[in-house]
Amino acid sequence: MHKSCRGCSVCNGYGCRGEVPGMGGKGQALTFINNFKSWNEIEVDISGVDLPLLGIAPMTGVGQNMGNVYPESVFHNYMVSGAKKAGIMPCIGDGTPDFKLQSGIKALKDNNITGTAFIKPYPNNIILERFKMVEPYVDIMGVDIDSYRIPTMEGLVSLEQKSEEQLLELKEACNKRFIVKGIQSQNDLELMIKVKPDIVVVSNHGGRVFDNGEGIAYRFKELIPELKKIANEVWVDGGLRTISHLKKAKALGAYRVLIGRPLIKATAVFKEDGVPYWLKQLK
Ligand SMILES: Cc1cc2nc3c(=O)[nH]c(=O)nc-3n(C[C@H](O)[C@H](O)[C@H](O)COP(=O)(O)O)c2cc1C
Repeated sequence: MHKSCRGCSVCNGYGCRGEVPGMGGKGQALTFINNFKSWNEIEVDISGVDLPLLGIAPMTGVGQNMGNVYPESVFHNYMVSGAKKAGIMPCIGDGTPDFKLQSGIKALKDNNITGTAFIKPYPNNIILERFKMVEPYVDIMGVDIDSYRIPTMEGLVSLEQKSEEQLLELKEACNKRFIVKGIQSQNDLELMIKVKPDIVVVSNHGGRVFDNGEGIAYRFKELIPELKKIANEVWVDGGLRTISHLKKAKALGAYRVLIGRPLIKATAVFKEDGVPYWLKQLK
């Protein structure tokens, strides 16, 4: 992965600055960098706090983003089997062409494990078709609402900023627990108060959608009191790398933390043992 992931000893956003497509954050990657910094800086009492539940963040586009380290389907299979071995939640993402989503579905099926699926914010009729595709293989499904302006999909498909009505239509059609990822602002909070998903993920897409955003730990601390009133579970991702980061997230109220890029790196090197390896070295 030398052309995409530089294998930095700490995955903090500097090594792959601006590389989207790639493994980095958009522009100067300040959102990615601020995410990592915010978990270091934020002051939270973690004495006596356990680790939160963990999951693999949804990540697709091996060819586009990860230097073709493995074919998409092989990569997803390693990630999902790694999650199964490590006992953490596998999440699958979405993208274009369709084989990105299909590879994630196949990995869940082949490993005989259920997970969570995040569909991109396409027009609702496409999302509803995709819900049908993933439904047999997941316990939780929904959408991310922040990738409508992600550079990797610009000009390829039409993605849109979701309205209250559109999200309510998706929630109504969802036969599993309904999840919404990409909550980061007061506007998003107001939208969630109206939609009331079962689960929300506070996330800025790992800094891949816009530059110079505030670190996610600060957004999380501000939003979680209200989010907890409307959702059964609040998850978070972005820049969480150490035991102390994970405990801070839990102490602030996270039910589950999703880990992104470090698990790609570990999987690229150790295949299906990558996710368990990363967790072992973390502890
Ligand atoms: C290469 C790559 C591909 C991604 N693909 C998706 C995706 O398909 N769907 C999605 O909701 N998020 C996607 N994300 C965002 C992650 O789910 C997650 O929000 C972010 O990477 C977490 O930050 P971290 O990598 O700093 O841990 C992707 C991130 C990366 C790095």
